[in-house]
Amino acid sequence: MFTRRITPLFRMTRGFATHAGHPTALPAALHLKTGQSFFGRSFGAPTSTFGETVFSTSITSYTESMTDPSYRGQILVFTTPMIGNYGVPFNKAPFDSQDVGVVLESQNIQCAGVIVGDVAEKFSHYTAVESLASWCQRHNVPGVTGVDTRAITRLLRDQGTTLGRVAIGPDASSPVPEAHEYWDPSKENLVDQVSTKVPYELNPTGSVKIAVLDFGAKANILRSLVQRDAAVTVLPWNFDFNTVRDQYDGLFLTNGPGDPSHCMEAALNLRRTLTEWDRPVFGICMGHQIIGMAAGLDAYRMTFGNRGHNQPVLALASSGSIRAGRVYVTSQNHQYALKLQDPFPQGWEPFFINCNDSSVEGIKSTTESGRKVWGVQFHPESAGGPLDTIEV
Ligand SMILES: NC(=O)CC[C@H](N)C(=O)O
Repeated sequence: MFTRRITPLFRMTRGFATHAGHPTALPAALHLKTGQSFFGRSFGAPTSTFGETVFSTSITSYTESMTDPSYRGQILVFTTPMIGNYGVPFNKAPFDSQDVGVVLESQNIQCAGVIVGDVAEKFSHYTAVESLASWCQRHNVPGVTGVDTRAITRLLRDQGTTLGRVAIGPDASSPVPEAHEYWDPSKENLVDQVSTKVPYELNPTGSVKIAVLDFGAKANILRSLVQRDAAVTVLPWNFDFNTVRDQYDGLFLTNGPGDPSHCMEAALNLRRTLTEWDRPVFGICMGHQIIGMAAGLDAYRMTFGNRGHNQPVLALASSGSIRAGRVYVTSQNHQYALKLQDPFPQGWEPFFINCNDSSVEGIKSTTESGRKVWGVQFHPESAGGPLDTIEV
């Protein structure tokens, strides 16, 4: 009787992580360029790596965060203590004219490494096919577990996003790297590494033609456009849209990794578009920063950025279903932001402001300018995160 009752429960648990809880788990460390080290155990790939150490307050959706191209080059510290308990789904959808072919945000894990308090050795979810550890191992991404992520987060919050080293196995007890050895992803044009190299189309028979400049698009952004019956043409980030703009009803600029100043070329192309073309333009995150730069605003590097699914933003203006004075809870992942300047460039106004740190969360063209241009720093398409700003 006893055995019968526990067997089905046991079967619900579809696998075991191979590393973290295993007595032979390798030692692992997170070293920060500022001199602090945290020692724990390894899971995932037994490979050491460098990156920019950031923290996310997301409680769920580690799979979406880790495959979001905007996390490229980053060592992602999850503040939620237990990560991995619902495993990882099979990340393939039929690649057809309607979809980009993945269930998560891209085909690969994009972050350089993950740091968790307690990696779940058992996972259970009806879509799960493997553990977080085996997924990381297949993608050659190291993880560290058994470290005090609260202490790391407090440090990063005080001193800001910090370059880091994930050291696995013998590397964990080797001398810490010299300051000059830390790799700084913000010096590289990461967008160029993740953007499509060749244009492609989704849903070509859709009712409205949207060109998308791909700075490292999350799959759900493209999917959200297709779901609204847009015919989507995805273009490389530095493609000059001005050469084809007459064929389109609107332009969309996606999210993307790294410092937006590497994409000045796109901002200059867009400046021309905004002067000479009067159709709608919309940008999310990196796309919003590019719109702001094209409008004449400066982007700056924040201390620790905003990463998580609980970022409250206050709407300063009403437009569409957005109401001035309302607070929306949003999903975010960014290190840079547009400067709030007074006066704002002519023809533009701030649209949203972050309730925690007062950073600019959205801009829009003023209605007098006659065209509709919106940029939002947060992710209205969610995946993962709250649905407050999804308009169906
Ligand atoms: N998610 C994004 O598009 C991030 C934009 C930019 N890379 C930043 O960190 O601010």
